[in-house]
Amino acid sequence: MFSFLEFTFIDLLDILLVAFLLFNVYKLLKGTVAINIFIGIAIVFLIYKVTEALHMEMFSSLLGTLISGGAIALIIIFHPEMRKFLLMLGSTNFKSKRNFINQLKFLKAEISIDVDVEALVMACEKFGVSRTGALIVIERNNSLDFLSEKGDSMNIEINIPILESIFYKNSPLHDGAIIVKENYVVATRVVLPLSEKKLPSRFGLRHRAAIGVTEKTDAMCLVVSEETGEISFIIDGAFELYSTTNELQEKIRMYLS
Ligand SMILES: Nc1ncnc2c1ncn2[C@@H]1O[C@H](COP(=O)(O)OP(=O)(O)OP(=O)(O)O)[C@@H](O)[C@H]1O
Repeated sequence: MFSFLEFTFIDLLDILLVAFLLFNVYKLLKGTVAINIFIGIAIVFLIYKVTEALHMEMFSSLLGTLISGGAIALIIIFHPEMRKFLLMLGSTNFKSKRNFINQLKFLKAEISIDVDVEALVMACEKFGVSRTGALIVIERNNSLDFLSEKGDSMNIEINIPILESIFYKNSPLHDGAIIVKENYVVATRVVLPLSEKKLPSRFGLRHRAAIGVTEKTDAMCLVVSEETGEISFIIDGAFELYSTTNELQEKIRMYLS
């Protein structure tokens, strides 16, 4: 009678896969209007499953028809999100040595991405003093090649003078974002996807772009405001606070390890 209580490895795998899928969908939709539609659909689906389990034939078949017919409508409504989701899945950089292990977390202490964090942060401090706007995207596990392709490809090892010459106001490379991969600037003049989140009016497109890219990938961003010279550290679609630039460096290193 209680055979349904048997729990096999396949059930565990099933739960983990559903959790992974739901988590990624939530991450992708968080802060957008589509999250409300997603929650609505999840509720309808849950009611359908409950009514089906309780053998409420008429109601469950009605909901079942609605859900199966609604699949096409969903594809139309969520077309941009689906595209981004598939892009995100497809662009996970499994080739990189650190990556797959990084996802499993348990060997974390032994792996790290070699980035000159000090140079990045010190350059940002200089930009802050001279009120030079800057937007630096640091790649982690998700490959950012799909973004780099939109900009000018480069392969320059990071150091302060290079960063200064890129973001120097009259430089032809200063507009848009740069992408940092391992210890190299791999692209400049990159146009990033903008977040649709409501932001305080003091933040312009540069910050909105940094939030946008960190919502859609696991990258982190350093943004220097042209108006205030303030350095923002953005990850997972949100501002991460820090009190000193040393702490900022530590945080970046931690996220890279
Ligand atoms: N989608 C984007 N991707 C990459 N860079 C962008 C994007 N949008 C804007 N930028 C960069 O931000 C610069 C400033 O844009 P804008 O004047 O709209 O914002 P801002 O008010 O100075 O931004 P913030 O206050 O966030 O620093 C642009 O010149 C460009 O270099």
